[in-house]
Amino acid sequence: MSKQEVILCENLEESLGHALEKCPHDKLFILTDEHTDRLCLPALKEVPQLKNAIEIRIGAEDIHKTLDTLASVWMALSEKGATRHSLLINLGGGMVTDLGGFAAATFKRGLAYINIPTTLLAMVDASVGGKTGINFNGLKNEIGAFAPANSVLIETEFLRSLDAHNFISGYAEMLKHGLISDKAHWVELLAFDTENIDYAYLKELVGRSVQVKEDIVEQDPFEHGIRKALNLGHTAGHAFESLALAQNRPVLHGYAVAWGVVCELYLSHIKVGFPKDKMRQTIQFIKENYGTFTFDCKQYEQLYAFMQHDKKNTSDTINFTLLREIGDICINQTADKDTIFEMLDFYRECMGC
Ligand SMILES: NC(=O)c1ccc[n+]([C@@H]2O[C@H](COP(=O)([O-])OP(=O)(O)OC[C@H]3O[C@@H](n4cnc5c(N)ncnc54)[C@H](O)[C@@H]3O)[C@@H](O)[C@H]2O)c1
Ligand SMILES: O=C(O)C(=O)C[C@@H](O)[C@H](O)[C@H](O)COP(=O)(O)O
Ligand SMILES: [Zn+2]
Repeated sequence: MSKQEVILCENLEESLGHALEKCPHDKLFILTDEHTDRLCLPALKEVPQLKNAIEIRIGAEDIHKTLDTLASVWMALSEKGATRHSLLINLGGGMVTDLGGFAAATFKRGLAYINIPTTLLAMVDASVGGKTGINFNGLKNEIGAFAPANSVLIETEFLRSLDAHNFISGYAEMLKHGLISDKAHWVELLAFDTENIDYAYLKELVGRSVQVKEDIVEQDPFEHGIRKALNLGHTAGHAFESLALAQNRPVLHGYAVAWGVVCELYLSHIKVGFPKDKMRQTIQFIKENYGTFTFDCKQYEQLYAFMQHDKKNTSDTINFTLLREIGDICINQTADKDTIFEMLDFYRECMGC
């Protein structure tokens, strides 16, 4: 997989102008959702190359990360005469960059695309690294492809219109990057004032966070080994997300990841000795900022069944990424059903549900 260009922009319109020059194309398409169309697209109005761009707008949020939406994007590309030499710009959060990236990867076997992430989660995580896809059969990202964007242009000014829930959702992936990288980054993330945001400092943190992801993706773009570090919290987290969806009470991805981190730090503690004090400090931050996802022991079998679909698994064994210490990553860790149920007991006890 080719290394993608990731730019923390000082001037988005200028950076986009340069990125477009580096990507010769016939037609230009721009994918937005119903919110980024209104809140973010106007920021690009001065870019001359965008004057004739064809907009494709889809519904917002994960309930639209579906085959139907994907088909509607393929249809728009087809009807508006996209060729393999056309270029797609994805302007939005992770839902738009995941689905738009997959549409680009599959339409006529693949056209080039540029990501302009507009949520915190998409800036530090979803827009980078080439994982694209849609949800399917109640399972997260069940269908997809590894297909990196040509360029990723990060403009943190977009974050000023993001609501508090989506802000803190994205922050969970930053916390994950802190846990898998180094103690200093983890400490500064726990200390950040998430209620009175200092946007200049946030931009620095975004830069550090996305660098953690880039470094790992560069070593292992197709997740054969160390990239599994980026999946910390996701074996349990995706199961929570799928359960919530099945029960018609969807939760934001980052919240599910945060709750998944609670579970997987517990497993890290009992299986590979992650220090109790750091586990407690991280869980306290999560309790304060994410509240609790409630379930009871009657849902354990269903959660376990969702974990059996995790993409890191081989045959019938459920695969976790655990930590021996902050930044000391143990991939390919397994746990039997009894231990996974014990992990869920721990979650319910310490989160008070
Ligand atoms: N590919 C990857 O590596 C990767 C990594 C992490 C998460 N993901 C995926 O990303 C998705 C979640 O992404 P997300 O959290 O960005 O959610 P999202 O894309 O659904 O966006 C959340 C909401 O914020 C709105 N929004 C976007 N930008 C805005 C702005 N600047 N101001 C105000 N509102 C804005 C959107 O319209 C939407 O309503 C999930 O599907 C998750 O599975 C993918
Ligand atoms: O980039 C990665 O690799 C990740 O695992 C990042 C995750 O935050 C992200 O949610 C990803 O989409 C999960 O991938 P999946 O393979 O578990 O579906
Ligand atoms: Zn994630």
